[in-house]
Amino acid sequence: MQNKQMISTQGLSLQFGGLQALQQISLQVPAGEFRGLIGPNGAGKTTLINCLSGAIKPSSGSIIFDNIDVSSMPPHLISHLGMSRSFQHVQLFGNRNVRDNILIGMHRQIKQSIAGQILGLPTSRRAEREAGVIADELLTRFDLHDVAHLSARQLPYGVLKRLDLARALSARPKLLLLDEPTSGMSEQEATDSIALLKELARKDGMTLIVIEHNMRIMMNLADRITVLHLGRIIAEGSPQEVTRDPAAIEAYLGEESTDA
Ligand SMILES: Nc1ncnc2c1ncn2[C@@H]1O[C@H](COP(=O)(O)OP(=O)(O)OP(=O)(O)O)[C@@H](O)[C@H]1O
Repeated sequence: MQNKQMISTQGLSLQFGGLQALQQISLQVPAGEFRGLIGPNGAGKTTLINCLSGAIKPSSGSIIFDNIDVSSMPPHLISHLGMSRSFQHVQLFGNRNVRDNILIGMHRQIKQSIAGQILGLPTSRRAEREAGVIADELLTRFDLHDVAHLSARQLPYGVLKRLDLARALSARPKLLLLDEPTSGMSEQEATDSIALLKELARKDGMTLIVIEHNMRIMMNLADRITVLHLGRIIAEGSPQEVTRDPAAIEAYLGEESTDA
């Protein structure tokens, strides 16, 4: 049986002045899938993620997330429904330490526990303890234990990106949107981080949409890949299908494969 769709768009379009940034995007991502989003610079990848997360409203078209029409919902409500995202340029609390940054990422659980504490509920203390355990687990898995006490602004960029991934996962969203999560990492660090991301997401049944320029990582780890060019979907399929697709090769993979 086919998985249910975690997110789907119908005829999503967006103009920036005279520029057609997204044109009639119809995307379906089933629950639990790791979907790669690739395409040349300016293809519309970040704009698409901005639309899905509610940061930018489309000019037309609809977005259904987990069976709910979120097309005109503000980002914080979409986030409450279980969609989380990272940004191309890391957005963390620079003056808070690494562990706190992960705990802040779990605000939904923690908020519940603070409300519970005021009411003296034992379940809230348990929720807080559990949040601490999850944070420590993520620190270990992302090799951040040694820097857990440092403030985020003291970290080199590659380590910050790892923290950003750990933070994004800690919220345990149903759908996680990641915009170039491995930029600034070494090849090995990037491969390990995305493999770990996939493992942890799979354990939680999380759906991933990941913009990633590193084609080796995409080929090895994505279940399916969507190729954007000039605001349109020009190819879609398994990594093997996409690498054989003439439109994808012409727009993007031709130039990438010469780098490999
Ligand atoms: N806020 C904005 N105002 C006007 N034009 C924009 C805005 N944001 C993006 N664009 C334009 O929309 C198009 C798509 O940009 P977008 O950032 O989504 O591409 P991308 O595929 O993510 O590219 P990259 O790989 O370089 O990040 C580009 O031509 C870009 O210049």
